[in-house]
Amino acid sequence: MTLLVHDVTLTYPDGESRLTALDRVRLEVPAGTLTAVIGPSGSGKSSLLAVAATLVTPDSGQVVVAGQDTARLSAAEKSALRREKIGIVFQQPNLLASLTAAEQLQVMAHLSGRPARTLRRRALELLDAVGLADKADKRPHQLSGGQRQRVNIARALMNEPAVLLVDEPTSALDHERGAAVLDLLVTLTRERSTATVLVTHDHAHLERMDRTSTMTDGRLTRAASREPGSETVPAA
Ligand SMILES: Nc1ncnc2c1ncn2[C@@H]1O[C@H](COP(=O)(O)OP(=O)(O)OP(=O)(O)O)[C@@H](O)[C@H]1O
Repeated sequence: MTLLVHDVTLTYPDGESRLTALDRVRLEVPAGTLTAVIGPSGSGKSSLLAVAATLVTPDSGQVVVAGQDTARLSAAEKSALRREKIGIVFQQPNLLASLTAAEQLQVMAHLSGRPARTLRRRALELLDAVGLADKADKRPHQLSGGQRQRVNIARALMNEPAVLLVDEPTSALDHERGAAVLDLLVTLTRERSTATVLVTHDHAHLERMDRTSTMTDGRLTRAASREPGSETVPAA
């Protein structure tokens, strides 16, 4: 199992007491599959992504990324794990205004010490994979919202992550562009064998997912699943 969240509980300070954001949550995401997490605002979806990304340490439970139990890692080891194994796509692309699309990707991989000469080639290959081969030398203001989100996704894949965590990637896009970004995430998940978790409010996307889980008041329940590649969703 590429991503395993096992019995995770996370609380935040809340005045005199504590607020339970995640309540014994369990999530298993195999390589090459995509799991959607849906649920109302404040139910704990972002908290789950933060825990899976090792950005937040849970009160109890286990998070295993690509076979590594993250509880055993030092802060430096966790940050290395994030760089090498985890790709994160936030709602807003947060691209650097002065850099071209290719440079956004190259900077990311340069930080993890990859050889510079291969970076440009890899950046161009990934921009091609997200349909932006002809935009490699454009800066963010020269790109549409959908194109910026594609650069964002390509950047998250630069270090060949085993786990891809995606938070509402289509919320700033119209329906058609949102559907195209979703198609892209499904294709990349299959081709690059990532264990992908997608937080979404958009129920129109759910039929494209391998599994859908619903978060309600910090509790995660699995709604439906299907085998990768099949078109129908059997009863859960
Ligand atoms: N840093 C924090 N400190 C205290 N409480 C927090 C913190 N972050 C989140 N919470 C609380 O934890 C609960 C879960 O929040 P979370 O952001 O995970 O929900 P969400 O499902 O992602 O919401 P949304 O869909 O609105 O983004 C909420 O009640 C929220 O107010």
